[in-house]
Amino acid sequence: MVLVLRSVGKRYQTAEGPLTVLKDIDLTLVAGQSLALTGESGSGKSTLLHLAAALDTPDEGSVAIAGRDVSAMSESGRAGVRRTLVGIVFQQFNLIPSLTVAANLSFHARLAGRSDPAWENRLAGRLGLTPLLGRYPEQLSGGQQQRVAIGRTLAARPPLILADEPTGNLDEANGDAVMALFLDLLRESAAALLMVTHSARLAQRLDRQVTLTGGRILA
Ligand SMILES: Nc1ncnc2c1ncn2[C@@H]1O[C@H](COP(=O)(O)OP(=O)(O)OP(=O)(O)O)[C@@H](O)[C@H]1O
Repeated sequence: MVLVLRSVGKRYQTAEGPLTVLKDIDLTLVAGQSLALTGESGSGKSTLLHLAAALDTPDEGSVAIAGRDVSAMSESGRAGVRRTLVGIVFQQFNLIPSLTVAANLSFHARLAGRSDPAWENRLAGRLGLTPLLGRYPEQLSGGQQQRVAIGRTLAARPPLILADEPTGNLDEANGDAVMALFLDLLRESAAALLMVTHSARLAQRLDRQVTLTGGRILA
């Protein structure tokens, strides 16, 4: 199992009192599987993604990533898990402006201790980035930056990839093309994917779909 959430509950303290966002969530993801997470605005999708990324810990239940119970870990333990086991693709690309495309592509793989120049070259080729390797992020279009962000995550070969509307700020044709490439390369890397999306159309392209409503999962 790449990701196991067991009876997970999460609440926030707000000015109006405690707000329960997730209740008794059970969710598992195996290697190579992709899962779309949908739900209305405010239903808790980002909260769940943050728990699955070991960026936050649950108030109840447990979260295990590649067999490691991250809900019981210290912040530095969770940082280690994020560095080696989790890849995150956000709608904002979060590329490093002072590094070239080539250096951005290999950055996370180096941090994870899994630098693999042959795989990075293959990813660059498949993502159409080979002619752009010497450029800086500001010299790229939005779609090109998104492809670098996806390549950088795949390059590190994390067992778990989390994505939040990864093609949300591309037009539909570009978004579809980037998503098709992403899913194709994901299959090659055998990573599991949990993707938040508002698009039912994109969600249908993944292996499984679940919806968050009232703090619970509707399969
Ligand atoms: N740090 C926080 N403190 C207090 N309340 C929070 C915090 N983060 C999120 N919330 C609340 O928790 C609920 C779930 O938020 P979350 O961001 O997980 O929803 P979402 O489904 O990702 O929404 P969207 O689709 O709009 O991004 C919302 O009501 C939000 O206001």
